Amino acid sequence: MEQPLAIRTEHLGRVYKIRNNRKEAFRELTALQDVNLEVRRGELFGLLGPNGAGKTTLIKILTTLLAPTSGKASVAGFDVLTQAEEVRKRINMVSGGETSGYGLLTVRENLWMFAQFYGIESKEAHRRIDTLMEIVGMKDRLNTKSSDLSTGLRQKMNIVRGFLTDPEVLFLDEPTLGLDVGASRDVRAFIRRWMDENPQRTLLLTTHYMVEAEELCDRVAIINQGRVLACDTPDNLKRQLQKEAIFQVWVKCEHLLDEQAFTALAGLRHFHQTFENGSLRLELILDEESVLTSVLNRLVESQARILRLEKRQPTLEDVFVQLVGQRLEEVEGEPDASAD
Ligand SMILES: Nc1ncnc2c1ncn2[C@@H]1O[C@H](COP(=O)(O)OP(=O)(O)OP(=O)(O)O)[C@@H](O)[C@H]1O
Repeated sequence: MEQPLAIRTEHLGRVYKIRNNRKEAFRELTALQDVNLEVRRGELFGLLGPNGAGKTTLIKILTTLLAPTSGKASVAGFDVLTQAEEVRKRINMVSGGETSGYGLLTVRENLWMFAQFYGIESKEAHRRIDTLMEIVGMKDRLNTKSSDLSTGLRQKMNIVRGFLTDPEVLFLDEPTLGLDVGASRDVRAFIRRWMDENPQRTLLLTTHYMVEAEELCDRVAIINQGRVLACDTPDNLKRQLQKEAIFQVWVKCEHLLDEQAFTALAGLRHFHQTFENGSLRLELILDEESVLTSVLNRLVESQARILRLEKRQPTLEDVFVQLVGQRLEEVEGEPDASAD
């Protein structure tokens, strides 16, 4: 018999009601809209989007912490609303930056306590704790009070807590948030290893780091303002941009260029400029390579001296720009739409 999908959402939506200051009136904020996703067993699936895109809201619905306001969702074949108990037995969740655990307890005591919540037999719990802590390189910290751990190590302990119960579906919300490069790399390697060990395991992670999505995920859904804009493997997403030509140009120029003079050029899809080590770096997405001539002419007219020109392969960031019209960090720079 065919196994049910690990995760399925149908026209899923969530609207938050926000009370206006000192007034009885509410206003509505749509955090998720018509989300249709299917995640197969064995997939490492990524939700990629800027702050406020709706990623946490979706994870909260799938982990039964929040009810949807429209549509349906199921996890491991069970409805998140009507069969929440069945869902909970089969999942676990870790959020980046969470302060879970009791500071006064040691790492081992904390992890053992969580294992008990899931009914894991004590000896087996200790065995799993030893194995997982060895893998993340923290075996020497088992008897350290968790309040004495650095942020990075506490995060690793939290991640181990998620894997400890060997869930059918594991949800990781921004697992490498705030971690340094080395710790992030360790966490990513650990995630991949856990997935490779058992083809039945499913993992959904949210991230706003392009590299993370690109390096780890079998498939990625790009989400912005509560909507899924695209969903495919990183390679297929990037293949959508095969026709376009992507260039980086470094120019000598003391000031930012007049953006409109460039965006008015026919065939220039995206123009972004940043100062970098004393020169101006331009990122260009062109409909086709021939458009480059008019961009270079415009640079000469603007009296910008061209220092270097580089053509590069499309990245997920380029796919995001193509779909949203802005880079991820530009979208994140905008004020939060929900702020009163
Ligand atoms: N409890 C809440 N009440 C009102 N609005 C909320 C609530 N939780 C989230 N929102 C709003 O819903 C939208 C989606 O938020 P959500 O946290 O799901 O996004 P996200 O993609 O996870 O972003 P982040 O990475 O910043 O957590 C945002 O505009 C946010 O301000």
